[in-house]
Amino acid sequence: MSCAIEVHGLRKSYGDHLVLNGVDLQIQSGEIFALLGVNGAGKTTILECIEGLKKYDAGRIIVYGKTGIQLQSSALPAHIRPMEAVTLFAKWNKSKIDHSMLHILGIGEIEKKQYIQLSTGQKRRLHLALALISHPDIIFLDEPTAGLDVEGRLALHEHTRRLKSQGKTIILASHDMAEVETLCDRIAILNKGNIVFCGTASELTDKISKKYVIYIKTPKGEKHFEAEDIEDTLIALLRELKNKKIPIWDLKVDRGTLEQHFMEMTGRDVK
Ligand SMILES: Nc1ncnc2c1ncn2[C@@H]1O[C@H](COP(=O)(O)OP(=O)(O)OP(=O)(O)O)[C@@H](O)[C@H]1O
Repeated sequence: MSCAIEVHGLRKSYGDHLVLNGVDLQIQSGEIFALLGVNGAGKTTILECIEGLKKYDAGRIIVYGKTGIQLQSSALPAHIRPMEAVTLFAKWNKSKIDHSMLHILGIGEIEKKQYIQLSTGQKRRLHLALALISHPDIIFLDEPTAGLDVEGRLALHEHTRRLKSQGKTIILASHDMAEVETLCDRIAILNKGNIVFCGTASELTDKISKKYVIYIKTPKGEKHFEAEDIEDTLIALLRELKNKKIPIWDLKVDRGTLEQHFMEMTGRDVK
């Protein structure tokens, strides 16, 4: 597989606030790659440096291919109509309008409305259509499903998977662990200016999931325990409950969710 983006030693500060402290990343062509990090970790800053929208202090970025960027909300004039925006972007990019792409994204259904009248989901679809106008190889999505309902989220996931099946590379910044786990081929976790993990969701689980989590429900309530030596801990726990004659209502053992692993690596919740 060839490389779509290489980032070497990327450093960026805002005044004396160091945000990126030598970030290295390699994103492969045709993959859906997620950038995870708590609020303010620097995800947008990395994306904007790669997109060429932001200057950086040191490092090297190489982008192999044409890029398309999904705009943030409120990025368009309030009264512009969707097809006017599409035509404007196509002229600007000297691109032919792909009507089948507009149809798939449902732009026809909203063409009579003004931008200000669109729902969050409709705006996101329009922003995605505008990102695709120039027929890019690499597409950047910054929190594409934030604020969307389940239906809107699933529709956007479907569009993203379709783009991947067309051979596009997709880079998305997200806070949604379930989204990242189901949609993305690889994940990078950004913490305190550095990439602290880069790999698949199952590699992340394997890497730090030496710990099991035991959930137990008794008449006294619900508790959970973390254990590396699962057999010894379970036997001790069951023996203690038996000795105290406390009945077990429910018992579950798992290896932790992606969110727990994320919190373990960053010391914080994702939100
Ligand atoms: N133009 C700017 N001037 C000064 N500080 C900035 C600027 N842009 C971003 N920052 C700061 O840099 C840090 C990283 O911001 P960035 O937007 O890249 O984080 P993020 O991971 O995308 O956050 P979020 O998840 O909240 O969108 C934050 O502390 C932010 O306040």
